Amino acid sequence: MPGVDALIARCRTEIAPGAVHVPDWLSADLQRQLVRACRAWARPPLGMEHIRLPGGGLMSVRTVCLGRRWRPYRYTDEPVEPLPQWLAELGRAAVAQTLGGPYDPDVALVNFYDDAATMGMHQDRDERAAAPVVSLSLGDACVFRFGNTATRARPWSDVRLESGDLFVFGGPSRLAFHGVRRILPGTGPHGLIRGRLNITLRQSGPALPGRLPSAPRRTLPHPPAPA
Ligand SMILES: O=C(O)CCC(=O)C(=O)O
Ligand SMILES: [Fe+2]
Repeated sequence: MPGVDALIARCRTEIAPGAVHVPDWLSADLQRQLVRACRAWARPPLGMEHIRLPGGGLMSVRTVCLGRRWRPYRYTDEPVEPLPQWLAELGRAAVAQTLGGPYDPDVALVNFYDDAATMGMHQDRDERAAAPVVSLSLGDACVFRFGNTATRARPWSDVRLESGDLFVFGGPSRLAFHGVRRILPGTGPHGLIRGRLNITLRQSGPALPGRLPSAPRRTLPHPPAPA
């Protein structure tokens, strides 16, 4: 029997100006392919790791960077796996279908949350471009807190992000504080993954030379089939 939550329609919502939640944006098939891709990115030698914060503590999520390596609080030039074109295309489709406009992401941060992992309220402010952040959620649901640009404190909205959901924040919400309050264990699609994966796409710098954003497309790009 579905829980009561399953009976409440989940609608596309503008959480704040420039911040859009689109439930069930990714098909079940695409979610499976994304999880498979995340598993491949998580493999050594680069793999997923708990990133150390300047204060000495470790983040509770495990992270792998694609495109450029992120460390608090900057992008470094150390080598990482490339950001695949199909994932950048997916990001372009996400922006085209929400806030509109061109998008040329060059970074993805893939975060894995176990049942106990959280992410404190923070701003994504290490990018030098004003382009939106595109967030894709897979696996267990979470309580995502989306606040304001001025402080970590209220007002905020708590949004339940489920597997397949898209959340885009840009424009006046680009520097809003946000975080993950908690994971809701066992709420993901059966057999997809234990825990939660979140992929955020970002544009780390000004528009990249020689890379023109392509036109929006009607079908979502898929990762290539595994060999
Ligand atoms: O896991 C999420 O939904 C948000 C992750 C996030 O805020 C980040 O990676 O900067
Ligand atoms: Fe963030």
